[in-house]
Amino acid sequence: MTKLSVNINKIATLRNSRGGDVPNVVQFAKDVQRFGAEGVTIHPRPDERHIRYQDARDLKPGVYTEYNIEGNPIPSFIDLVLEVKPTQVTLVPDAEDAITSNAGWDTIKHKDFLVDVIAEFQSNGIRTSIFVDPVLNQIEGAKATGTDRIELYTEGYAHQYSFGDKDAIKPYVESAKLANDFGLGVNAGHDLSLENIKYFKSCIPGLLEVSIGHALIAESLYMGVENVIQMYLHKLK
Ligand SMILES: CC(=O)[C@@H](O)[C@H](O)COP(=O)(O)O
Ligand SMILES: NCC(=O)COP(=O)(O)O
Repeated sequence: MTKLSVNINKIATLRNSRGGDVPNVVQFAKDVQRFGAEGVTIHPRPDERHIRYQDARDLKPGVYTEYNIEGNPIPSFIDLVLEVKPTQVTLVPDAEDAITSNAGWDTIKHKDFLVDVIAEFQSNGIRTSIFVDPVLNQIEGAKATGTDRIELYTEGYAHQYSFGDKDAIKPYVESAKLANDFGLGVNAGHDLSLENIKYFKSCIPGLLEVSIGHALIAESLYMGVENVIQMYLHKLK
């Protein structure tokens, strides 16, 4: 069983573009769970350009499924996660100026740092996951950090799949198998979509969770727009 965790960053982006509270991210999180989502993911960035640290706090009472907070474990992020106590924290090595996440951890180079941060979260009852590229020595490195899970960075797969390259799945399958052998849980995310998710799921052994935001929100716009236009036309009659 693979859980779907909906990343609601884009809802905050839309809200922030007008400065008010529409759409309301807490209500949106409640609604996606009502519609069947098995988790809610947020990825607050230091510039708070989309989801804000205060949103992370406000969301806590309304997320009754899995609450996953992703981000670079800078001191303010660590403090936030320890305060909110989500189900899971996913550590992502974001550069401050990155438009979006664009690489996994070098789990070998940053082993000592990751060991310490992961131990701190785990001792506070928070499950840990670390964002990694599908590279076998990085999975070995992840095992050595003591993390509970890894999140496979799927941008490369999604990009190649869009050109019909199904072989792009191969490093992900090998990485997931190794993680399974090590007893590491396997999550995945980034640019997963209605187009590429079924094949990914069918190939990856032991896929526990996918977090999906950008494509899911874009697809929802397309699938909802026909209905909403009809509703406006009806009211304007
Ligand atoms: C780690 C990951 O792939 C996602 O959390 C993604 O980075 C979402 O962040 P943005 O919404 O800022 O693109
Ligand atoms: N961890 C990946 C995530 O939360 C969503 O990534 P994306 O679907 O917005 O690319």
